[in-house]
Amino acid sequence: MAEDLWKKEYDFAVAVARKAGAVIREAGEKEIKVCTKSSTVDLVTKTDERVEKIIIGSLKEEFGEGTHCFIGEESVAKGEPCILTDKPTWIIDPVDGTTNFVHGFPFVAVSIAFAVNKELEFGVVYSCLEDKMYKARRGKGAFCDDDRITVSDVEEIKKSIIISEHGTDRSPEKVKKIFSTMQKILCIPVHGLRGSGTAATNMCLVACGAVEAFFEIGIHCWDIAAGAVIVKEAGGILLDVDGMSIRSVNCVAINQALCFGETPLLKNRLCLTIQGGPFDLMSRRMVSANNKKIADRIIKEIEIFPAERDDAPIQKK
Ligand SMILES: O=P(O)(O)O[C@H]1[C@H](O)[C@@H](O)[C@H](O)[C@H](O)[C@@H]1O
Ligand SMILES: [Mg+2]
Repeated sequence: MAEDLWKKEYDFAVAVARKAGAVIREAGEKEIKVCTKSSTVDLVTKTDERVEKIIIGSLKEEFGEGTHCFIGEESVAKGEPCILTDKPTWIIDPVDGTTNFVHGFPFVAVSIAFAVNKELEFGVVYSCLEDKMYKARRGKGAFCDDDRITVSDVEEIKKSIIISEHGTDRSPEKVKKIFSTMQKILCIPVHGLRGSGTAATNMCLVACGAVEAFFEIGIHCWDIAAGAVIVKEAGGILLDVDGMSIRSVNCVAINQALCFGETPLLKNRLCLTIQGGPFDLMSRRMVSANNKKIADRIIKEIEIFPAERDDAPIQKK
């Protein structure tokens, strides 16, 4: 029946996420296997790889290798393609919050999403140390365990808590922009800034109304795909951080350039409303929020820096 389309896959994803979470909870193997290029600190452990193998192995066994595609964080790290096609595609982060996992900081999530015709059909985020199963199917609402969840109804940015992360890139110019953005948002002022260390969990915190928004530049599709469905189904909004390039325009300069002179009406600096662009899973830039007003207010403060798309062609060596 049409309304139960992908139900089997969804139920299976919930079960696999629970199984993967148990493996993470019980894992003794927290040793860092890969850490860093010179300007990044991006931890990977054997558990990340093991859990991804378990998840993809189970999915292949259940649904067959030929018809379904897989984008997994560790597989992509080993050179598998990261391209979303129209085929049914699983998007997997086996351990979201690997740094937390290594240090015993209590937010670690398994994130599994499923897309068909490039549209996300469902998302499952299992916050495995808290034992909370966040899940949502397109058009069917969002849940934490058996409870329906909805975003917060706060509309005033000054009454909000905002989450962001500093990511893995440690190049000074990027870190400067990230902290400058955080400073500007903090000083709006908002009630607080937070960060759990996992994008997937951060999005679930938006979805259940604990915070008003989460934004980050530099995340990957596997960090946010499942959370995107959950936020949307909880009544929230997803945007790219950069939809409109006109940030502020000096009308005097424009008028002079067009030989209109300086009319009093256009004498002042005109700040156009800055809006986010449409959410793009592969763009590595995202704002998730309870509503558009909060999202747009945050986007106004974000200092954008380049992040190569997840689906960018792989450079030939
Ligand atoms: O690499 P994992 O899967 O742990 O995920 C990332 C987080 O999800 C980001 O929010 C966070 O900012 C970091 O980029 C972190 O690496
Ligand atoms: Mg991740």
